[in-house]
Amino acid sequence: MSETRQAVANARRLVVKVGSSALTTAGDGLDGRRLDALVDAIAARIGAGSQIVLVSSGAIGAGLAPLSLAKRPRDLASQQAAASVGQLALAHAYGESFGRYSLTVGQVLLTSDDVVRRAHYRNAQRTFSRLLALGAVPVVNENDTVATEEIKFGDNDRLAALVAHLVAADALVLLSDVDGLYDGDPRSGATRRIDEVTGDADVDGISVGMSSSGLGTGGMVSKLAAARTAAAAGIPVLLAGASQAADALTEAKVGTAFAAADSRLSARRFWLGYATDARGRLHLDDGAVTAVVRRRRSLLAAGITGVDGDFEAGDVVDLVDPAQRVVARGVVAYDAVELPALIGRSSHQLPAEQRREVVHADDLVPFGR
Ligand SMILES: Nc1ncnc2c1ncn2[C@@H]1O[C@H](COP(=O)(O)OP(=O)(O)O)[C@@H](O)[C@H]1O
Ligand SMILES: N[C@@H](CCC(=O)OP(=O)(O)O)C(=O)O
Repeated sequence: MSETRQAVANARRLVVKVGSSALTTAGDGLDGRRLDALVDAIAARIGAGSQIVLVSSGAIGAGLAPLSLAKRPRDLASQQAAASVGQLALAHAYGESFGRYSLTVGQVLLTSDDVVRRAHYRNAQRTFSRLLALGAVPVVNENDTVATEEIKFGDNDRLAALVAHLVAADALVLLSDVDGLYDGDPRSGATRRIDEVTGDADVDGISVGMSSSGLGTGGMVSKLAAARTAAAAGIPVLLAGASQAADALTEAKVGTAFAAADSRLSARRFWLGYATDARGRLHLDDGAVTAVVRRRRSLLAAGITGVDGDFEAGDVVDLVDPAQRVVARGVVAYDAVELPALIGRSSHQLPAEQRREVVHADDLVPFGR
Protein backbone atom coordinates (compact mmCIF):
# COMPACT_ATOMS: atom_id res chain seq x y z
CA MET A 1 0.00 0.00 0.00
CA SER A 2 1.25 3.52 -0.78
CA GLU A 3 2.79 5.68 1.89
CA THR A 4 -0.09 8.17 1.56
CA ARG A 5 -2.78 5.55 2.11
CA GLN A 6 -0.79 4.15 5.02
CA ALA A 7 -0.66 7.64 6.54
CA VAL A 8 -4.45 8.00 6.24
CA ALA A 9 -5.03 4.53 7.70
CA ASN A 10 -2.73 5.27 10.66
CA ALA A 11 -3.68 8.91 11.29
CA ARG A 12 -4.36 9.68 14.92
CA ARG A 13 -6.26 12.92 14.21
CA LEU A 14 -8.41 13.20 11.08
CA VAL A 15 -10.69 15.76 9.52
CA VAL A 16 -13.55 14.08 7.63
CA LYS A 17 -15.59 16.23 5.23
CA VAL A 18 -18.92 15.09 3.82
CA GLY A 19 -20.69 16.89 0.97
CA SER A 20 -24.35 17.89 0.62
CA SER A 21 -24.93 15.46 -2.22
CA ALA A 22 -23.95 12.56 0.02
CA LEU A 23 -26.41 13.49 2.79
CA THR A 24 -29.40 15.15 1.18
CA THR A 25 -31.73 14.62 -1.76
CA ALA A 26 -33.35 17.59 -3.48
CA GLY A 27 -37.03 16.74 -2.76
CA ASP A 28 -36.67 14.86 0.52
CA GLY A 29 -34.03 16.76 2.47
CA LEU A 30 -31.78 14.98 4.92
CA ASP A 31 -31.30 11.23 4.39
CA GLY A 32 -31.10 9.75 7.90
CA ARG A 33 -30.00 6.34 6.65
CA ARG A 34 -26.94 7.71 4.84
CA LEU A 35 -26.12 9.98 7.78
CA ASP A 36 -26.26 7.00 10.17
CA ALA A 37 -23.96 4.95 7.92
CA LEU A 38 -21.41 7.78 7.95
CA VAL A 39 -21.64 8.08 11.73
CA ASP A 40 -21.19 4.29 12.07
CA ALA A 41 -17.87 4.55 10.20
CA ILE A 42 -16.68 7.58 12.19
CA ALA A 43 -17.66 6.04 15.54
CA ALA A 44 -15.75 2.87 14.64
CA ARG A 45 -12.59 4.88 13.92
CA ILE A 46 -12.98 6.82 17.17
CA GLY A 47 -13.45 3.49 18.94
CA ALA A 48 -10.13 2.39 17.42
CA GLY A 49 -8.36 5.35 19.06
CA SER A 50 -8.49 8.23 16.54
CA GLN A 51 -9.81 11.75 17.06
CA ILE A 52 -12.16 13.05 14.36
CA VAL A 53 -13.35 16.51 13.40
CA LEU A 54 -16.33 16.26 11.05
CA VAL A 55 -16.91 19.04 8.51
CA SER A 56 -20.43 18.54 7.25
CA SER A 57 -22.23 20.34 4.45
CA GLY A 58 -25.93 19.82 3.92
CA ALA A 59 -27.53 22.67 5.89
CA ILE A 60 -29.03 24.30 2.83
CA GLY A 61 -30.13 20.93 1.41
CA ALA A 62 -31.69 19.94 4.73
CA GLY A 63 -33.57 23.26 4.98
CA LEU A 64 -35.31 23.05 1.60
CA ALA A 65 -38.11 20.59 2.40
CA PRO A 66 -39.18 22.22 5.73
CA LEU A 67 -39.46 25.56 3.87
CA SER A 68 -41.31 23.96 0.93
CA LEU A 69 -38.54 24.95 -1.48
CA ALA A 70 -38.31 22.53 -4.40
CA LYS A 71 -34.66 23.22 -5.23
CA ARG A 72 -31.61 25.09 -3.96
CA PRO A 73 -32.46 28.82 -4.22
CA ARG A 74 -30.07 31.10 -6.11
CA ASP A 75 -30.22 34.23 -3.99
CA LEU A 76 -28.03 34.54 -0.92
CA ALA A 77 -30.83 35.52 1.52
CA SER A 78 -32.94 32.43 0.70
CA GLN A 79 -29.86 30.21 0.87
CA GLN A 80 -29.09 31.69 4.29
CA ALA A 81 -32.69 31.13 5.45
CA ALA A 82 -32.53 27.50 4.26
CA ALA A 83 -29.16 27.06 6.00
CA SER A 84 -30.58 28.48 9.22
CA VAL A 85 -33.41 25.93 9.26
CA GLY A 86 -31.28 23.09 7.91
CA GLN A 87 -28.29 23.53 10.25
CA LEU A 88 -30.56 22.90 13.23
CA ALA A 89 -31.91 19.73 11.61
CA LEU A 90 -28.39 18.64 10.73
CA ALA A 91 -27.01 19.22 14.23
CA HIS A 92 -29.99 17.42 15.76
CA ALA A 93 -29.56 14.44 13.41
CA TYR A 94 -25.82 14.17 14.25
CA GLY A 95 -26.58 14.48 17.97
CA GLU A 96 -29.05 11.57 17.78
CA SER A 97 -26.89 9.47 15.51
CA PHE A 98 -23.64 9.81 17.50
CA GLY A 99 -25.76 9.32 20.64
CA ARG A 100 -26.24 5.69 19.55
CA TYR A 101 -22.55 5.29 20.42
CA SER A 102 -22.73 7.50 23.53
CA LEU A 103 -20.65 10.10 21.70
CA THR A 104 -21.34 13.81 22.25
CA VAL A 105 -21.19 16.33 19.41
CA GLY A 106 -20.23 20.02 19.55
CA GLN A 107 -21.21 22.43 16.79
CA VAL A 108 -18.57 24.82 15.37
CA LEU A 109 -19.73 27.35 12.77
CA LEU A 110 -16.91 29.33 11.12
CA THR A 111 -16.46 32.11 8.58
CA SER A 112 -13.28 32.78 6.65
CA ASP A 113 -12.63 35.73 8.97
CA ASP A 114 -12.17 33.24 11.78
CA VAL A 115 -9.27 31.65 9.96
CA VAL A 116 -7.72 34.86 8.70
CA ARG A 117 -7.78 36.90 11.92
CA ARG A 118 -5.15 35.71 14.31
CA ALA A 119 -7.18 36.13 17.52
CA HIS A 120 -10.16 34.26 16.06
CA TYR A 121 -7.86 31.55 14.72
CA ARG A 122 -6.29 30.99 18.13
CA ASN A 123 -9.72 30.91 19.79
CA ALA A 124 -11.06 28.36 17.34
CA GLN A 125 -7.90 26.29 17.83
CA ARG A 126 -8.43 26.27 21.61
CA THR A 127 -12.08 25.27 21.26
CA PHE A 128 -11.24 22.36 18.97
CA SER A 129 -8.51 21.06 21.17
CA ARG A 130 -10.70 21.25 24.29
CA LEU A 131 -13.64 19.52 22.55
CA LEU A 132 -11.34 16.72 21.40
CA ALA A 133 -9.69 16.43 24.82
CA LEU A 134 -13.16 16.06 26.37
CA GLY A 135 -14.01 13.28 23.94
CA ALA A 136 -16.61 15.21 21.92
CA VAL A 137 -16.89 15.16 18.13
CA PRO A 138 -16.69 18.68 16.66
CA VAL A 139 -19.17 19.07 13.79
CA VAL A 140 -18.15 22.02 11.61
CA ASN A 141 -19.92 23.99 8.89
CA GLU A 142 -19.58 27.43 7.41
CA ASN A 143 -21.61 29.96 9.38
CA ASP A 144 -23.89 30.47 6.40
CA THR A 145 -26.36 32.82 8.06
CA VAL A 146 -23.76 35.52 8.73
CA ALA A 147 -21.27 34.89 5.92
CA THR A 148 -21.72 37.55 3.26
CA GLU A 149 -20.70 37.07 -0.37
CA GLU A 150 -17.14 38.33 0.14
CA ILE A 151 -16.41 36.50 3.35
CA LYS A 152 -17.89 33.15 2.34
CA PHE A 153 -15.40 30.30 2.14
CA GLY A 154 -17.11 29.44 -1.10
CA ASP A 155 -17.12 25.78 -0.34
CA ASN A 156 -16.66 23.39 2.49
CA ASP A 157 -13.82 21.54 0.78
CA ARG A 158 -11.62 24.58 1.34
CA LEU A 159 -13.00 25.00 4.88
CA ALA A 160 -12.10 21.37 5.60
CA ALA A 161 -8.53 21.86 4.35
CA LEU A 162 -8.11 25.00 6.49
CA VAL A 163 -9.59 23.24 9.53
CA ALA A 164 -7.21 20.31 8.94
CA HIS A 165 -4.33 22.80 9.19
CA LEU A 166 -5.91 24.56 12.18
CA VAL A 167 -6.25 21.35 14.23
CA ALA A 168 -2.92 19.93 12.95
CA ALA A 169 -4.67 16.87 11.52
CA ASP A 170 -2.65 13.90 10.30
CA ALA A 171 -5.02 13.30 7.38
CA LEU A 172 -8.02 14.76 5.56
CA VAL A 173 -10.76 12.52 4.14
CA LEU A 174 -13.17 14.10 1.63
CA LEU A 175 -16.36 12.08 1.12
CA SER A 176 -18.59 12.90 -1.84
CA ASP A 177 -21.17 11.33 -4.17
CA VAL A 178 -18.34 10.29 -6.51
CA ASP A 179 -15.84 7.56 -5.56
CA GLY A 180 -12.68 9.48 -6.45
CA LEU A 181 -11.04 11.81 -8.93
CA TYR A 182 -11.54 10.77 -12.56
CA ASP A 183 -9.35 11.69 -15.51
CA GLY A 184 -12.34 13.55 -16.96
CA ASP A 185 -15.77 14.60 -15.76
CA PRO A 186 -17.50 11.20 -15.25
CA ARG A 187 -20.67 12.64 -16.81
CA SER A 188 -18.85 13.16 -20.09
CA GLY A 189 -18.38 9.47 -20.96
CA ALA A 190 -15.65 6.87 -20.42
CA THR A 191 -13.25 7.99 -17.75
CA ARG A 192 -10.89 6.23 -15.37
CA ARG A 193 -10.39 6.77 -11.65
CA ILE A 194 -6.97 8.12 -10.69
CA ASP A 195 -5.49 6.08 -7.84
CA GLU A 196 -2.76 8.36 -6.61
CA VAL A 197 -1.80 12.02 -7.08
CA THR A 198 1.74 12.96 -6.09
CA GLY A 199 1.95 16.47 -7.57
CA ASP A 200 0.33 18.97 -9.91
CA ALA A 201 1.76 17.14 -12.96
CA ASP A 202 -0.54 14.16 -12.24
CA VAL A 203 -3.65 16.30 -12.60
CA ASP A 204 -2.48 18.64 -15.37
CA GLY A 205 -4.78 18.48 -18.34
CA ILE A 206 -7.57 16.43 -16.74
CA SER A 207 -11.01 17.89 -17.08
CA VAL A 208 -12.71 18.72 -13.81
CA GLY A 209 -16.25 19.98 -13.67
CA MET A 210 -18.69 21.55 -11.32
CA SER A 211 -21.26 19.76 -9.17
CA SER A 212 -23.86 17.61 -10.90
CA SER A 213 -26.27 17.08 -8.03
CA GLY A 214 -27.56 20.66 -7.84
CA LEU A 215 -26.89 20.46 -4.10
CA GLY A 216 -23.11 20.53 -3.87
CA THR A 217 -21.29 23.76 -4.67
CA GLY A 218 -17.68 23.34 -5.65
CA GLY A 219 -17.63 20.13 -7.70
CA MET A 220 -14.25 18.52 -8.35
CA VAL A 221 -12.59 21.91 -8.86
CA SER A 222 -12.89 22.77 -5.19
CA LYS A 223 -11.84 19.27 -4.10
CA LEU A 224 -8.62 19.53 -6.09
CA ALA A 225 -7.95 22.98 -4.64
CA ALA A 226 -8.59 21.63 -1.13
CA ALA A 227 -6.22 18.71 -1.73
CA ARG A 228 -3.52 21.17 -2.84
CA THR A 229 -4.11 23.31 0.23
CA ALA A 230 -3.84 20.32 2.56
CA ALA A 231 -0.74 19.07 0.71
CA ALA A 232 0.93 22.46 1.25
CA ALA A 233 0.23 22.06 4.98
CA GLY A 234 1.86 18.60 4.87
CA ILE A 235 -1.44 16.72 5.25
CA PRO A 236 -2.29 13.67 3.06
CA VAL A 237 -5.80 13.55 1.56
CA LEU A 238 -8.12 10.69 0.60
CA LEU A 239 -11.06 11.48 -1.70
CA ALA A 240 -13.71 8.74 -1.76
CA GLY A 241 -17.45 8.11 -1.96
CA ALA A 242 -19.50 8.67 1.19
CA SER A 243 -20.92 5.16 0.70
CA GLN A 244 -17.31 3.91 1.08
CA ALA A 245 -16.82 5.72 4.41
CA ALA A 246 -16.24 2.48 6.35
CA ASP A 247 -13.43 1.37 4.00
CA ALA A 248 -11.99 4.87 3.67
CA LEU A 249 -11.72 5.15 7.45
CA THR A 250 -10.17 1.74 8.06
CA GLU A 251 -7.69 0.54 5.44
CA ALA A 252 -7.96 3.61 3.16
CA LYS A 253 -7.67 1.45 0.05
CA VAL A 254 -10.51 3.15 -1.83
CA GLY A 255 -10.78 6.44 -3.76
CA THR A 256 -7.96 8.75 -4.83
CA ALA A 257 -5.03 9.45 -2.50
CA PHE A 258 -3.20 12.81 -2.66
CA ALA A 259 0.33 12.84 -1.24
CA ALA A 260 1.36 15.63 1.14
CA ALA A 261 4.12 17.98 -0.02
CA ASP A 262 7.60 17.01 1.21
CA SER A 263 8.17 20.31 2.93
CA ARG A 264 5.41 21.82 5.01
CA LEU A 265 4.94 25.61 4.62
CA SER A 266 5.40 27.75 7.72
CA ALA A 267 2.13 28.96 9.29
CA ARG A 268 2.67 32.46 7.85
CA ARG A 269 3.38 31.24 4.30
CA PHE A 270 0.45 28.82 4.50
CA TRP A 271 -1.81 31.71 5.50
CA LEU A 272 -0.43 33.87 2.71
CA GLY A 273 -0.74 31.25 0.00
CA TYR A 274 -3.94 29.47 0.95
CA ALA A 275 -6.00 31.00 3.76
CA THR A 276 -6.44 34.56 2.53
CA ASP A 277 -8.08 35.94 -0.59
CA ALA A 278 -6.11 38.11 -2.99
CA ARG A 279 -7.09 41.77 -3.39
CA GLY A 280 -5.65 42.16 -6.89
CA ARG A 281 -3.52 40.68 -9.67
CA LEU A 282 -0.12 41.47 -11.12
CA HIS A 283 0.51 40.20 -14.67
CA LEU A 284 4.06 38.91 -15.21
CA ASP A 285 6.13 38.38 -18.37
CA ASP A 286 7.88 35.02 -18.90
CA GLY A 287 11.18 36.20 -17.45
CA ALA A 288 9.53 37.31 -14.24
CA VAL A 289 7.62 34.01 -13.94
CA THR A 290 10.92 32.09 -14.16
CA ALA A 291 12.61 34.40 -11.66
CA VAL A 292 9.78 34.19 -9.14
CA VAL A 293 8.63 30.57 -9.46
CA ARG A 294 11.82 28.68 -10.31
CA ARG A 295 14.53 30.87 -8.87
CA ARG A 296 12.52 32.10 -5.88
CA ARG A 297 13.57 35.73 -6.52
CA SER A 298 11.73 38.92 -5.56
CA LEU A 299 9.39 40.42 -8.17
CA LEU A 300 10.71 43.66 -9.70
CA ALA A 301 8.69 46.28 -11.58
CA ALA A 302 10.52 45.47 -14.84
CA GLY A 303 8.79 42.07 -15.18
CA ILE A 304 5.24 43.32 -14.64
CA THR A 305 3.04 43.92 -17.69
CA GLY A 306 -0.26 44.87 -16.07
CA VAL A 307 -2.09 45.51 -12.78
CA ASP A 308 -5.71 44.72 -11.78
CA GLY A 309 -7.54 45.59 -8.59
CA ASP A 310 -7.71 48.31 -6.01
CA PHE A 311 -5.18 47.17 -3.42
CA GLU A 312 -2.90 48.92 -0.96
CA ALA A 313 0.70 48.25 0.04
CA GLY A 314 0.63 45.27 2.43
CA ASP A 315 -2.32 43.54 0.71
CA VAL A 316 -2.09 40.07 -0.79
CA VAL A 317 -2.10 39.82 -4.61
CA ASP A 318 -2.04 36.98 -7.14
CA LEU A 319 0.84 36.82 -9.63
CA VAL A 320 -0.40 35.70 -13.04
CA ASP A 321 1.60 34.32 -16.00
CA PRO A 322 1.04 35.32 -19.68
CA ALA A 323 -1.42 32.36 -20.02
CA GLN A 324 -3.48 33.86 -17.15
CA ARG A 325 -2.57 31.12 -14.66
CA VAL A 326 -2.01 32.13 -11.05
CA VAL A 327 1.62 31.08 -10.45
CA ALA A 328 2.26 32.65 -7.04
CA ARG A 329 0.80 34.87 -4.37
CA GLY A 330 2.52 37.55 -2.35
CA VAL A 331 2.34 40.70 -0.25
CA VAL A 332 2.65 43.75 -2.50
CA ALA A 333 4.85 46.66 -1.41
CA TYR A 334 3.05 49.43 -3.39
CA ASP A 335 -0.51 50.77 -3.68
CA ALA A 336 -2.25 49.85 -6.97
CA VAL A 337 -2.29 53.51 -8.05
CA GLU A 338 1.50 53.79 -7.79
CA LEU A 339 2.30 50.85 -10.03
CA PRO A 340 1.33 51.94 -13.58
CA ALA A 341 4.16 54.52 -13.58
CA LEU A 342 6.73 51.88 -12.54
CA ILE A 343 5.90 48.69 -14.41
CA GLY A 344 8.12 47.56 -17.26
CA ARG A 345 10.93 49.85 -16.07
CA SER A 346 14.19 48.56 -14.66
CA SER A 347 15.44 49.77 -11.31
CA HIS A 348 18.06 52.21 -12.63
CA GLN A 349 15.31 54.06 -14.55
CA LEU A 350 13.36 54.66 -11.33
CA PRO A 351 13.83 57.23 -8.57
CA ALA A 352 15.63 55.86 -5.49
CA GLU A 353 12.45 55.61 -3.36
CA GLN A 354 10.77 53.40 -5.97
CA ARG A 355 13.56 50.88 -6.43
CA ARG A 356 12.35 48.44 -3.77
CA GLU A 357 10.95 45.09 -4.90
CA VAL A 358 7.25 45.04 -5.80
CA VAL A 359 6.90 41.71 -3.98
CA HIS A 360 9.81 40.61 -1.78
CA ALA A 361 10.91 36.96 -2.05
CA ASP A 362 10.24 36.47 1.69
CA ASP A 363 6.62 37.52 1.13
CA LEU A 364 5.99 35.25 -1.83
CA VAL A 365 4.55 31.74 -2.15
CA PRO A 366 5.03 30.13 -5.59
CA PHE A 367 2.47 27.48 -6.61
CA GLY A 368 3.02 24.24 -8.49
CA ARG A 369 5.15 21.30 -7.44
N1 LIG B 1 -12.82 14.78 -13.02
C1 LIG B 1 -13.84 14.54 -12.17
N2 LIG B 1 -13.77 13.46 -11.34
C2 LIG B 1 -14.78 13.19 -10.46
N3 LIG B 1 -15.90 13.93 -10.35
C3 LIG B 1 -16.04 15.03 -11.13
C4 LIG B 1 -15.01 15.38 -12.08
N4 LIG B 1 -15.41 16.52 -12.70
C5 LIG B 1 -16.61 16.85 -12.18
N5 LIG B 1 -17.03 15.98 -11.23
C6 LIG B 1 -18.31 16.09 -10.50
O1 LIG B 1 -18.08 16.58 -9.16
C7 LIG B 1 -19.13 16.06 -8.32
C8 LIG B 1 -18.76 16.18 -6.85
O2 LIG B 1 -18.83 17.53 -6.43
P1 LIG B 1 -20.02 18.11 -5.50
O3 LIG B 1 -21.35 17.75 -6.08
O4 LIG B 1 -19.72 19.55 -5.23
O5 LIG B 1 -19.81 17.23 -4.22
P2 LIG B 1 -19.99 17.50 -2.65
O6 LIG B 1 -21.43 17.83 -2.40
O7 LIG B 1 -19.58 16.19 -2.08
O8 LIG B 1 -19.06 18.62 -2.26
C9 LIG B 1 -19.30 14.65 -8.82
O9 LIG B 1 -20.56 14.15 -8.54
C10 LIG B 1 -19.03 14.76 -10.33
O10 LIG B 1 -20.24 14.84 -11.05
N1 LIG C 1 -22.48 25.44 4.08
C1 LIG C 1 -23.24 24.83 2.99
C2 LIG C 1 -22.40 23.89 2.20
C3 LIG C 1 -21.58 24.51 1.13
C4 LIG C 1 -20.78 23.44 0.38
O1 LIG C 1 -19.58 23.60 0.17
O2 LIG C 1 -21.40 22.31 -0.04
P1 LIG C 1 -20.69 21.02 -0.67
O3 LIG C 1 -20.11 21.36 -2.02
O4 LIG C 1 -21.79 20.01 -0.78
O5 LIG C 1 -19.62 20.56 0.28
C5 LIG C 1 -24.38 23.97 3.57
O6 LIG C 1 -24.23 23.42 4.68
O7 LIG C 1 -25.36 23.78 2.86
